[in-house]
Amino acid sequence: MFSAGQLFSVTLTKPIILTDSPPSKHLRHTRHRQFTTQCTNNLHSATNPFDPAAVAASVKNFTFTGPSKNRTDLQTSCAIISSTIIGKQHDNENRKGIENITVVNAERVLDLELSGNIRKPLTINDMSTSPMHGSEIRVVYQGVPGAYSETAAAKAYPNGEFIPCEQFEQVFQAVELWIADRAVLPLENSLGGSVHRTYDLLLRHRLHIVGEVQLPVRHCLLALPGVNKQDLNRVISHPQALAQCELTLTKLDLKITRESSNSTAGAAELISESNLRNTAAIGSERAAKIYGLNVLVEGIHDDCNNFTRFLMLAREPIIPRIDQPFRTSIVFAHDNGTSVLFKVLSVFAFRNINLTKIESRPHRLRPITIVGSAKRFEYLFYVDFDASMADVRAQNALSDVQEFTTFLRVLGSYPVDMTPLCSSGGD
Ligand SMILES: O=C(O)C(=O)Cc1ccccc1
Repeated sequence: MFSAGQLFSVTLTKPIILTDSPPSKHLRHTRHRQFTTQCTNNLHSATNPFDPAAVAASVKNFTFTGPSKNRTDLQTSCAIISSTIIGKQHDNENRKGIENITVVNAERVLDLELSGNIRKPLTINDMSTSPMHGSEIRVVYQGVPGAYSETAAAKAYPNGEFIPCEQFEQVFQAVELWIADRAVLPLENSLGGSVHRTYDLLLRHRLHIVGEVQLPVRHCLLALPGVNKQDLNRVISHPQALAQCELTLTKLDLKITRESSNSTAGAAELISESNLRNTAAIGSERAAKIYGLNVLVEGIHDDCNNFTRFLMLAREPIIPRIDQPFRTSIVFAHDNGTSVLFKVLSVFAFRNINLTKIESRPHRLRPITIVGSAKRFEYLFYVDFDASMADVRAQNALSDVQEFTTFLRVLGSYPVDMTPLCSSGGD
């Protein structure tokens, strides 16, 4: 059985100090490329990310001593996270280190959030899925401007301020450290399947799912102006994008190798920055505009039903409702082989609760059980079902699930994205 002490959590190698001042000259010059890129990219958040002209202008005009000191803080914070945080198993010894974090900012009470299970009471803001205080909500996503995750973030929070982060882990940390208010991460794609990294990090961190967004994804083959298909010997993109275009790439009969990058837009940015004339990226039309690339081939995903489901995460759960369709996500583990899995799933079937997704991931704390001379692989099961936690059927179902399982956690109960899936896009 898991306990809070066994869950992975955050450990900082040295204290993060957030102040209202821009980063020091030293910081400016010593951070690696990612730092510079992120700061530059973060400036996009000051503009409408869907206005390519404004975005292009803001990249050119970027300076550290810009008008918004607080925004500069957000920009640096994401980069600071990347260089100071290590994910480490959370136990009583290292909890001491966590409590040493110093935060010079009255609004950000970091050590409370980090030092264990101290829950803050729900506030009126948590009762709604809309942004807090009517003010700009800071939304962190994985990738760089032009990534599909940014489009998903804008769909979920149209008035948000968007903060790009290079790594998945940093996205979680940014919300945990109050640098951002919400995280948006891809969970699954209708062609490429599950994003395992998101599943694994959902369990290692303590954020709550507060919403979902389903986004149509329209991939294009992007290259520098003047480059033809025959000039290419390499295509780079996010592994999900490569998987979603595999058949079409083969049909195009190009002599190209496939290479992974952190995000689709990151691939476009790399081609542009490094002037790679033999390389194409798979990404959106919007990414092409931002990074000055041409669309060589439009719509290269293998099936037009190419949708990605993104999750929105927050430090606090929202209050579940029953006056609109809600979905609930849980994760559980059990001890006794596959017959228990059948029993667990049947508690939903008996109550006519529709299961929409089942995913299994390795049980990292106990990957194998020895049964006689055989080894049995152990799993964590992630299940999504169509009912709100405010629905008594769901409450009873989970109380039954608890009987059969050694570990059960509700990851969130949140409104289903009911927007019609008809538009083409992702850009
Ligand atoms: O790399 C991106 O643009 C992402 O946001 C991840 C992704 C990749 C492919 C499809 C959907 C999301």
